[in-house]
Order: sequence, then C-alpha cells, then structure tokens
Amino acid sequence: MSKLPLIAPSILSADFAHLGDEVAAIDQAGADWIHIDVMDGHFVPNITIGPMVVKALRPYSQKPFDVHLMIAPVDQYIEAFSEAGADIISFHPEAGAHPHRTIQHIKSLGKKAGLVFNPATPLSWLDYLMDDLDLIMVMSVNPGFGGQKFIKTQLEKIKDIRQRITASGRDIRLEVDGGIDATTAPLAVEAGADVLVAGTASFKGGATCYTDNIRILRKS
Ligand SMILES: O=C(CO)[C@H](O)[C@H](O)COP(=O)(O)O
Repeated sequence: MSKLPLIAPSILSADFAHLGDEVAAIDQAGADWIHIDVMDGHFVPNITIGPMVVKALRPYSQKPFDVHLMIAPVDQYIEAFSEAGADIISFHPEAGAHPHRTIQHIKSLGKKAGLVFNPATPLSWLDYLMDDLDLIMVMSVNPGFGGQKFIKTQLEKIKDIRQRITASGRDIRLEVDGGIDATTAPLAVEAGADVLVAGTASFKGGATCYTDNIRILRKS
C-alpha cells in the first residue's frame, strides 16, 4: 500500500456541549479528517447530527469533513449535507433504492462519494459500483454507537476489498470505522485499511490528551 494511513477522529465521542471547540482542538491535535456520524433513529438506533450542525462546525476546521450518513432514505439529504460543508459523503447501500444514482448525485455536487459496509453487508454491492467510488468504508462494529468492540471477522472483508481496489487500479480510500484503538489499528492497517476512524481513542481524556491520542494511533 502506497499511502500512509489517515486518522479521522469521530466527533461522536467529543463533548457535544462544546462541539466547535472540540473540532478545532482535534484538528490542531493532528487529525487528518474530521469524521461526522449522522444518525436518524431509524436506520440506526441513535440520533445525532443534522446539516445545520455540520454547517455550524464548518468554520472550526479546514480539514476535510468526512460525513457518514446512517440515515434512510438517504437521497433527499445529500444536497443539504453538501451545502453544509461536507467534503466526503458516505452512505449505506441499504439506505436508498438506487445506490448508483446516489453516488452520481454526490459526485455531481463536486463531493467525494463513499459506500459503507455494515458487518453483515456482502461485498457483491461493489460489483457494479466500484468504478465510481472514492472511498469504501468497513464498519467494524454495528453502526449506531461509539465505544463498541472491534469485530475481528471484518479483517477478512478489509483484505478482500484491498485486493479489489488494487485490481481496479483506482485511487479509492479504504476506511475502517468502529473499535479502533492502539491494538486494533495495526490489524486494520495490515489488512489494507488506509483511513482509521477513531472516536473513543481520539477523544478520551479531554483536549489535553488529543495530540498524544492521535500520535499513539498513528504510531501503532
Ligand atoms: O460510526 C460510528 C458508530 O456507528 C462511529 O464512528 C464509530 O463507532 C467510532 O467510534 P469508536 O471509535 O468509539 O468505536
């Protein structure tokens, strides 16, 4: 793999009472991307952040906003998140009737498009979508909450996707999300991931610890 792994702290584990300052702090601590988990209480059993909040956070960092939509139906909100300042918009193939159309929609807005695989979602979705994707995300927990345990069976899925990306010859990021810490990060990278989402491991201990937290993840 040619690219160094990027660290994308998930603000799901930040202090929601001071979200702007938290985004600025994690940016200054060395985050490569700011990962924003959008949940609707329907596709996943939790409710988090909408486009208004993404827009309010935009001035707090120049780093790419990596927006993970855990909402269904997804299509009607793509434009709102794009206008709010998302740079990468990822969605789950189960969340819309026409994933190919959703990818085209995201790209027509000048944004990067990502497809997200839940632990039980088969890779056959990639058969006809690979050519248009900028990012593939593997959920190494069932989506909905931070602080869950890494599901090790997903390492095989990461390896499989890495092979498909290599065979495609395309520049597609492979992101892993859920239960990433100093122990699981090296396993994910060894399997082929090049973007690590980490919520708990990035934000633990409060702002004075963020630089060390990110350094530890990078080093591991
Ligand atoms: O998408 C998510 C949950 O649906 C979170 O991004 C993910 O779980 C990261 O949190 P942690 O690092 O605490 O596991």
